[in-house]
Amino acid sequence: MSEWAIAIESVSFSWSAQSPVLQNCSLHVPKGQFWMLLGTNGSGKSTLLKLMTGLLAPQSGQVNLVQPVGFVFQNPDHQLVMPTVGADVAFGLVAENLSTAETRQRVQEALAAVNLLHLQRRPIYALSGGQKQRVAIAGAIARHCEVLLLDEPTALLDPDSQLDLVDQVRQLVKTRGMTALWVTHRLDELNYADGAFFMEAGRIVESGDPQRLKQRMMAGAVRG
Ligand SMILES: Nc1ncnc2c1ncn2[C@@H]1O[C@H](COP(=O)(O)OP(=O)(O)OP(=O)(O)O)[C@@H](O)[C@H]1O
Repeated sequence: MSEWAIAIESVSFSWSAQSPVLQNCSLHVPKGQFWMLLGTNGSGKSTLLKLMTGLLAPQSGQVNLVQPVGFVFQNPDHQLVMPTVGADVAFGLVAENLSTAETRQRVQEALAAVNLLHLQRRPIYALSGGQKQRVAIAGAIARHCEVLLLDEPTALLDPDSQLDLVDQVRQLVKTRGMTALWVTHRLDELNYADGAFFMEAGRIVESGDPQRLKQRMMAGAVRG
């Protein structure tokens, strides 16, 4: 069995024939780790995540992820579809044909993992942005996702909720053995990562120690 939860090998993808977005892009995330993906605007980060979810297929190369995979969007209002917290987490389990008792148990366990069990009956509209992101993460936990992909999940959050969320995901990775890949532009989030990638023009140009990347970005050696 591979040591990687996410293995992207020489992937190329173009939205149109004139402009390749990903060019021989490779990236590997070890199992049970929390890695971040940074890069210049338009370098292809969101496109790469869409390939990982299977929403897009690469024109060449290989995309391999340990399944099941959960996805958290930048804007939770594009993701949460049911009226209440508990109903939304349960909705993600419909395809699994579980008994009512099993569904209830999975929902409660997932909400407890993100410290939201007390809000199970609350309407989604009455949640803060950070709470909504936790509901989206609970949906992935309820489905027993091994891999969590998060595309700028803190972009709409205030600084306190931002750091609460990144800390929560780090704890989930460390306590549950999940693997997470988190796209961000925010350098302070790198303090929570096990490793980081930097993307430029459709390729990973740096990878490894997040503190080293942070220092290089702060010094202007690479620009995000
Ligand atoms: N649906 C689409 N149709 C056509 N082109 C697209 C589409 N989505 C993205 N692109 C183009 O692909 C390139 C990479 O975009 P992508 O959103 O993957 O970059 P990104 O690194 O996530 O950017 P940002 O940091 O600004 O969010 C850009 O040139 C963008 O205009």
